[in-house]
Formats: sequence, structure tokens, C-alpha cells
Amino acid sequence: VAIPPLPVKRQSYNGHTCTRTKVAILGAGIAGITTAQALHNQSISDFVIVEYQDTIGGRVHNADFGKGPDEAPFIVEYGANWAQGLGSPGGPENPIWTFEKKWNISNTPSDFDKFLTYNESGAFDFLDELAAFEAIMDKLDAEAGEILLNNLQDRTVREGLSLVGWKPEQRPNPRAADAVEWFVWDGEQSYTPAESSLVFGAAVSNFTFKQYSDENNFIIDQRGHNTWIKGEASLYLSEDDPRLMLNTIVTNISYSDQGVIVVNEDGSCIEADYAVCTFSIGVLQHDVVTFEPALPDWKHTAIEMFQMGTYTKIFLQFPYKFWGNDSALADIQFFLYADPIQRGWYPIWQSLDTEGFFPGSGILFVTVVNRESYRVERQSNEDTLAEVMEVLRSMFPDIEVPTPDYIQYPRWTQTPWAYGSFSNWPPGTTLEMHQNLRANVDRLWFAGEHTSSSYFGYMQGAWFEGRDIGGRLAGLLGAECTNEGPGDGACGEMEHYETLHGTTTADEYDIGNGWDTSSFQEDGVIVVSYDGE
Ligand SMILES: Cc1cc2nc3c(=O)[nH]c(=O)nc-3n(C[C@H](O)[C@H](O)[C@H](O)COP(=O)(O)OP(=O)(O)OC[C@H]3O[C@@H](n4cnc5c(N)ncnc54)[C@H](O)[C@@H]3O)c2cc1C
Repeated sequence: VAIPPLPVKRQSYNGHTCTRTKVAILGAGIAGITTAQALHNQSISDFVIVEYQDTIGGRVHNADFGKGPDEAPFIVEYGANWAQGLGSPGGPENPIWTFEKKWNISNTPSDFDKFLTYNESGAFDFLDELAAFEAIMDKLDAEAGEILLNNLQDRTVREGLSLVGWKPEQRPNPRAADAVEWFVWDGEQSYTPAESSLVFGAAVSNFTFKQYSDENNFIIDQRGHNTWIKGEASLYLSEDDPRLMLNTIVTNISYSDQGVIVVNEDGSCIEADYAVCTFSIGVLQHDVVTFEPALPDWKHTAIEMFQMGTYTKIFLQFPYKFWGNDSALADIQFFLYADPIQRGWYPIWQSLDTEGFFPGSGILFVTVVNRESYRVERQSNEDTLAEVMEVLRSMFPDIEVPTPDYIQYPRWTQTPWAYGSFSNWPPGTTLEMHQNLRANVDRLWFAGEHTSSSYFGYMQGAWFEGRDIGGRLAGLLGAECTNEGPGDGACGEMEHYETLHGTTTADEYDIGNGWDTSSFQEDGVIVVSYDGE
């Protein structure tokens, strides 16, 4: 494809001369780093990567916390913490798991058998309720499969659950039912069942946990989880490579069918044949970047239609392992708490003071999501501490719970380079709506976990999308596009839908709409098969 000439080169912008490049990659998270790598693999080296933070990795983001045995702080992961869905012998392997192994990222499998349940009066066994909900989830999958394959209208996960016979208020213990439902659904998608798409919520879970495997390995690497992303970047970026512009905040993107001009907060600018914006949907929804011209209706609507969930891990370091005195608790990894009043009130607690994690550390962390994330992220650490201590004291009434030495947690809802944790699909979504989120607008392209229809919310989603866009741009820049997949549309410009049809026909589940593996139904469950490519 011949590249039309760019408009007359701007000599300067606010006194700065624009850097001239073929591809401006906006963001150095997994999608950005992978886009650049895909270009590099096709011998295209004329790109720049612009990044807000002072490091590579994006939402694979860590912080120093507390104190270790040598007085140095631990590194804990504020963002992506698990490699999810690793792969099984003879089956496909999750590419993220391949990278974790390649870069020797230390990790320990989460063991969901080391799991106890609690309510406001202390230990209270409702594991049977968890088993009952997991059985219901299989029925829910079958329901989602019916809708997907017959091109019926999507519905909420809550409606789906009711239809397959799960109504928390009618369970023997409604609050325990709330807790297990939160753990399995909200704790993974960071939205409630009432706010989530049945079809695509079921599909995204199956693509990762049925296509690969149901394993979740928790990263404990003291170099930081982002070591694998930095490692991959080091294969094509030299140390102090001028193509990586850290600490640079993009504020304005002007685009046309001729090229793109990116202007940064410091006044610097980049003039490119193409740009790839990998900012989260949270950033896009916050209007921190001005687009000129304004994004067309179909794109703007798509950005507003999908949602950004928040997942907040609150880290606590106690002077000693107060829950470990009783040998029955010593190697427990998960404590699930059913609050009597508020669903999702400090529900899941995880011990890091356990073999394979940080033994001797006294560290526990508790996770909240969604509205609770907004609430705790707005309040002070002290206010949160008072709430968590009250919960812990009711969970462990026979144990003297000491005050922690340290409490710390991220404020994802307020972080200006993320504005939330990961995306989720609301009820009633279709592949066409999502394709409008993915599709390029002239020479401005988009990539990230949120543009993945099969793996949204996961690191693998960002990786597949980065690779896809890098491949397409390589093709448009005259090199070979090596992307492949079922159906047409793996290379070249993306299609978008000016008119949405409200449902998704079977033939639309193809690579052109970002559905990168074939799906079929077996025993009523959406199962995905991998084409081995
Ligand atoms: C709390 C949390 C828990 C998670 N847990 C898991 C998990 O266990 N397993 C899993 O697989 N996934 C998990 N994820 C999701 C995973 O982290 C993401 O899917 C993935 O990292 C997204 O990569 P990305 O490249 O799409 O976006 P990002 O990583 O957000 O990359 C975009 C980059 O753009 C930069 N940027 C933003 N705005 C600007 C601007 N104006 N100018 C310049 N640069 C800008 C950002 O700093 C960032 O580096 C979690 C995420 C969070 C936050």
C-alpha cells in the first residue's frame, strides 16, 4: 500500500520541533510494548513510544510496602497480580504464562482448597454454598452459549442467574450466597451481576479459564511483575533508547487520513504516519486527551458504552501472624467474609504470610471492587483501617488482633494514567459495539485490554491486541502483515459499524471483529477451540 505524503511538516509547535516518525505508540503498557515489538519483528524500527509514567509496564504496576526481614520494603503488586489461565498439556498456552516462564517471574499457584469462610460471628462454614454457586455457573455458561449461538438478545448476569435458579435471597443463608457470588463474579469482573453482560461475561471467562486452564498463579517476584514486559522491550530497545519517551503526558491528538500529530503536556510534539493509542477506557472516558477533530459519533459512543471497573487491594502488615497461631489457619490462603449488611464489604482476605508467598511477613491483603473501591479510595487510610479492624475482630473473635504497622493501597479510580483497573462489558452488548471501540479512525488506531473481545480485563487481552495492531500497521507500512485467524479481516484497516444491529450474527464472530478464536457449543457450554496458530 502506498503511503500518501504527509501534510506539510510543521516546523514547530510552541517553539518545539516535532519529532518525525512512522508510528507514534502512546503508552508503554503491555499493548504499547507489544505493538512496537510486532513492528520491530517486521523490520520497522522508526517508531516512538510515549509514556506518562517513569517506567514500562502500565497497569502491571507495583509499590514498596512495609518492612521485610532485612528492613527493606516488600514489593507488592498494585495492579495485575496473577497469571490467569496458564494452559494445559497438549492445549494452547497463555502467551503471558510463556513470558512469565521466559523471564523467570517468581510465582506461587493460588490454592482455592486453602480457603475458609466467616461471618460477623467468626468462622462459619459455607463452602457448600460456594460449591452450589459453582454448579450454577455451569448452567449460566450453557444459557450464555444458547444466546450467543442463536443470536438472541444479551441480558444481565443477574437475570441469567435467576433463570437458572440462583436467587440469593432464597438461599438457605442469603448473606453467604452474596459472599460466594461476589467472590466468583464481582471479584473477577469488578462489576456486579446486574451490571455485566451475560454472553460476553461468560465468554471472556471461558476463553481464559476453559481454553487455557483454571489455574491462577500469584506473582511474588521482588523485581516486580513488570519485569517480563521490560524484558520483552529490552529485546528491541537499547538502554536509554531515544524512541522511549518516559515521563511524557499526551494531551492532544490531531488525526486525519494523512497522518497524526501528538502534542504532549511539556509542549513537545510528534508527527507520525500512524498513531496507536493504548490508553485505558478509563483515561478515554475522562477526556484527558483532546482529539482534533472530535472523535466521530460511532467511536465516541463506543468509548462511553463500555465500562471501567476498579479492583482495590488493601495491604496490611501486622507485627506478627495473628491468624497463624492456630495450626488450622497456618497455611490458609483465602478467608471469605460474609457481611450481614453490605454485600461486598471487605469480602476476600488473602494471607501472604504463607509458604510460597512471604512467610514471616505478617502481611494480609483484602480486596474490594466497584462502588466499594470508589468509597475506600476517597477516604483516608486511617478511616479504612478502622473499618478493616472491625471486620477482622468479628472474623476472629477469639484472637487478639493487633494493630497493623502498615496499611497501604492504590487509588486506581483517581490515577490519571488509568482511571480504574480494567474494562467490563455492560448488559446488552454486541460485538459490533465493541468493534467500534477497536476500529481505527483514519490513521489513529486503538489497542489495549479493552479492545480485546475475548480477553478483556486480562494481560493476555492487551498482548493479543498489541500484536494485532502492530501486524496491521506493518502491512500498511509496506511490510508483511503476518496476522491470521478465522474469517477475513486479520490485516489492513478495521471495519466499523455506523449502524448497530443490536445482536451479533454467527458470521460476525470472526477475526475482523476481534474474535480471535473459533467458538462452538458443546453440552450447552460455550467452549472455545484454538486453531493452533
Ligand atoms: C488492580 C488491577 C488488578 C489486575 N489484575 C490482573 C490479573 O491478576 N491478571 C491479569 O491478567 N490482568 C490483571 N489486570 C489487568 C491488566 O493489568 C491489564 O489488562 C493490562 O495491564 C492492560 O495493559 P494495556 O497495555 O492495555 O494498558 P495499560 O497498562 O494501562 O497501558 C497504557 C499506558 O498508557 C499510559 N498513559 C495513560 N495515559 C497517558 C497519557 N495521557 N500520556 C501518556 N501515557 C499515558 C499509562 O501510564 C500506561 O502505561 C489488573 C489490573 C489492575 C489495575
